[in-house]
Amino acid sequence: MVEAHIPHLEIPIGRLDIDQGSELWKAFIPKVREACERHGCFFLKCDKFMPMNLFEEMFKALESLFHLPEETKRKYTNPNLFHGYLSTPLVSTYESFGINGTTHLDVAQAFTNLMWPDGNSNFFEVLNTMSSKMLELNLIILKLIFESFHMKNYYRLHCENNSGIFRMIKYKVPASNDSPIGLVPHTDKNFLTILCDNEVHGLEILCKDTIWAPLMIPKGSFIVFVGDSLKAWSNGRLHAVKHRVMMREKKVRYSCGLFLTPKEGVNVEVPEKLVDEDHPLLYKPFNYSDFMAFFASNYCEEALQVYAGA
Ligand SMILES: O=C(O)CCC(=O)C(=O)O
Ligand SMILES: [Fe+2]
Repeated sequence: MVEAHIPHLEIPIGRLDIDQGSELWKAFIPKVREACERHGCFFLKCDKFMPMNLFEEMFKALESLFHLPEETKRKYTNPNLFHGYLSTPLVSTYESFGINGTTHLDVAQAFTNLMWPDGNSNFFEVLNTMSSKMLELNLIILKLIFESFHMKNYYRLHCENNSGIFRMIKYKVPASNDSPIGLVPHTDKNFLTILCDNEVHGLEILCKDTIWAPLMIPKGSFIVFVGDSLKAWSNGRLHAVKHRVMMREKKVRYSCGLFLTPKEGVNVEVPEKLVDEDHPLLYKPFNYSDFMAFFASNYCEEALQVYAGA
């Protein structure tokens, strides 16, 4: 198997909130744009903003979370689609928590107290810190993408006060006679995903429509994926790459991702500027929650095209 060659990008400065108009940031924008057009994903490194021990603490925290008894984990319910505690008999290796709002202290605290009624301040702290930093990174990359189209105003429309979903995932080692599938092939449906793992590899992307290539996320880095909603917004200019998880290593895999979704009540719609003779309109405007509801009841790999294709 050949490993996928996708760009390794590095956040140019340690503090994300300062001088975003600087030459360093300006030089970074076309790299992000090119990676999103050509590959639909890239590795992102940001050592100064994401200390290595935070990753280590996070994966320790995930181990203790998934170690809790099944009935405790089931206490976390959430009415939103694909949120809450999910463990499906269809893919027996997979379980996950999808939580919105962990960047707010009260939400992170409530979740921690539900799992550990006697408290677990370590878990609470790492959950809140990691998800907040990943949200900040996700937002800055999305902002740069809108800027690369000279459409900064879409950032305000889609991203302000948007905290996305934090997903924590465990993949068990499959029994030797079981399929190695951990997560079925899919494109992410949201705008932009940023994800890291505990260095137990398994993530693969589909290259040239035919070849599945492993992606080894470097230690202390993230993978960033363009989702279907951003592909649709860009009128197909950005690529949403298909990916899956195959559990070929005989080790438990943990990953966590911050999935930035379109804001409730704001439709995903191609800006007029992105439609012309060479780029006819490819997608009709859609509401993200309706798209998710469609996807939940009509699972297919080409859901965006089927649901919103013009
Ligand atoms: O766990 C991973 O590495 C991938 C997860 C993923 O693709 C997803 O949750 O959409
Ligand atoms: Fe995904």
